[in-house]
Amino acid sequence: MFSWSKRFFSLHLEAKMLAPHPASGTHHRGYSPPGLEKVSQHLYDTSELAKNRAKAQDVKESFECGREEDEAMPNIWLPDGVLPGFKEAALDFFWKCFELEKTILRALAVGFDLPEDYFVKFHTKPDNQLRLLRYPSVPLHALETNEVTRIDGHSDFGSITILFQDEVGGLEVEDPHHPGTFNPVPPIPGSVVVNAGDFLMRWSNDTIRSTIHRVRAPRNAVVTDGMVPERYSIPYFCGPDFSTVVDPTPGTWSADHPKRYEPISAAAYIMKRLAASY
Ligand SMILES: O=C(O)CCC(=O)C(=O)O
Ligand SMILES: [Fe+2]
Repeated sequence: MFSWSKRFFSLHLEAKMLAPHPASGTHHRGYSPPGLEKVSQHLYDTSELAKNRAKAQDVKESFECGREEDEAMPNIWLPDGVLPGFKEAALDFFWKCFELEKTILRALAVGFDLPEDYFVKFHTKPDNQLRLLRYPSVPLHALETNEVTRIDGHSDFGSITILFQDEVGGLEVEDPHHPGTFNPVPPIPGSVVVNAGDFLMRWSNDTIRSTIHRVRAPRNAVVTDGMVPERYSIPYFCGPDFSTVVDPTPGTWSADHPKRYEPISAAAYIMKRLAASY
């Protein structure tokens, strides 16, 4: 998939723009050129969002797709003949990742002493999103001073995210016990990173927190002429079926340790956060 991703992003901008991400973040499909998406952490007010965007642009480009038969969020592909084989490879990878997701969700349920299919039964469609990401090469200085950002601190808003990263590094995760302290998540060949998302945090009543993460300059950056190399990553966002209502699971709350979250509609929460990103 990384080699398809490189081939996709090597196309001319005009070719990539033949599969443009719509103006609204709530139809999260297709190609986003650098600067279009800006993640935020629970900012929803229009003027706050504008201020956040004005601080620094995220210098990344991305391509998003989901399952082919999703009517609420249809895929946006390149026209036939531009990069033949790309669509098939992306869909094939999408379904492979879904198998891995189910294995992880079963393991989580076992860990919570719940029936093995407890989480899997809310992840059937699946309402997931495969994202290809490229962070172009940028001056180390600009990244260190936050003049440009690769991706700002945020939590993912699904259940879990399965994340594949190349060897460049730069991913960091906030220590939940020391807010503001970020630790590197160095690439380990042959491994995947699994991020807990906001729904897993709610389901588990904070037993598993959704991690705030970001991408900065790699700590051991191989810098050539002051430039940090480009970076590729592939997050696969696993979300509950949009019709799900997420409520803390039995066993994670009691009379002395009450539920910290009200039940919430998966679709409503996801749409609210997507809308704030574009
Ligand atoms: O590129 C990465 O490693 C992280 C990407 C990410 O956090 C996201 O797209 O939500
Ligand atoms: Fe993320």
